[in-house]
Amino acid sequence: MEKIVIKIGGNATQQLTESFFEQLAVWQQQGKQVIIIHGGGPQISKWSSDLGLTVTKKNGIRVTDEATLKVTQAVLLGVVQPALCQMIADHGFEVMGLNMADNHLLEGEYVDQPLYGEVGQVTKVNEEWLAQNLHGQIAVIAPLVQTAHSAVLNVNADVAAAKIAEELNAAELVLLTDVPGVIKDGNVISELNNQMAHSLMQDEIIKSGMKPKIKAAFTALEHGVQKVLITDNIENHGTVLKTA
Ligand SMILES: Nc1ncnc2c1ncn2[C@@H]1O[C@H](COP(=O)(O)OP(=O)(O)O)[C@@H](O)[C@H]1O
Ligand SMILES: CC(=O)N[C@@H](CCC(=O)OP(=O)(O)O)C(=O)O
Repeated sequence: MEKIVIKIGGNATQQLTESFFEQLAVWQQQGKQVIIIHGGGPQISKWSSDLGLTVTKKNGIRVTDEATLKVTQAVLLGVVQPALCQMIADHGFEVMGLNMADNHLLEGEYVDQPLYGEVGQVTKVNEEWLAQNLHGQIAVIAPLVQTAHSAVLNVNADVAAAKIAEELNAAELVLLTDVPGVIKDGNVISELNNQMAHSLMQDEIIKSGMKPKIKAAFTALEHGVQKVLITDNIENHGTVLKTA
């Protein structure tokens, strides 16, 4: 079954258009399995500062101490995911909200504990369990992993989605964000290759949260995902990433 992996950023979860749900229906009619990875960065930041925690990001990655990890887990699985599942269900789809611990769905390991704290990356996806249990339902997955020692780690949602797309051999990875694509001089770049991306990063035209997004997207492309699209609206062309 062909798989489409969609990453919906924390801002984008609050701005989904009817055309998004129409596209979901088209993919389902075509017999494609849709797997959604949701973000929640703005929501985690808001809850953290409301609770008196300092919000720190390095290279677009949240520095996650033990207290921030608890807030992250609570916000992703208790606030963002149920709201997104409800929206999808309200549009008539069958949906399954999932977390890392469901049958070892997402296993992972630390990225750089001294630098980022409780931040991880996905090392393994329980593809077999997904294949046997989704039965055409739309999967909605939070960007958290469980380590071999049962620790929960926070994962940048773009990085998680790209790795999941790679592990599941997805035909397409769509990164839905709050900008219409990669922007240079006020215009969306319609096609971007790795070399161009690197020079735009060096020139600080691609920065903040766009950096880990682009890096993860190219890694997915290089590992067999056929198409990666960055956009704010599934109807728009956005930026398509190319291998060469
Ligand atoms: N060249 C660029 N083009 C577009 N957005 C960029 C660029 N460089 C940095 N950004 C920033 O990247 C943000 C999108 O990444 P991020 O905040 O991580 O969003 P999301 O939560 O959807 O993953 C944009 O809102 C913008 O502020
Ligand atoms: C390690 C890390 O940075 N994790 C992210 C996970 C959520 C996320 O990536 O959400 P957006 O896609 O909305 O930015 C965070 O804590 O913000």
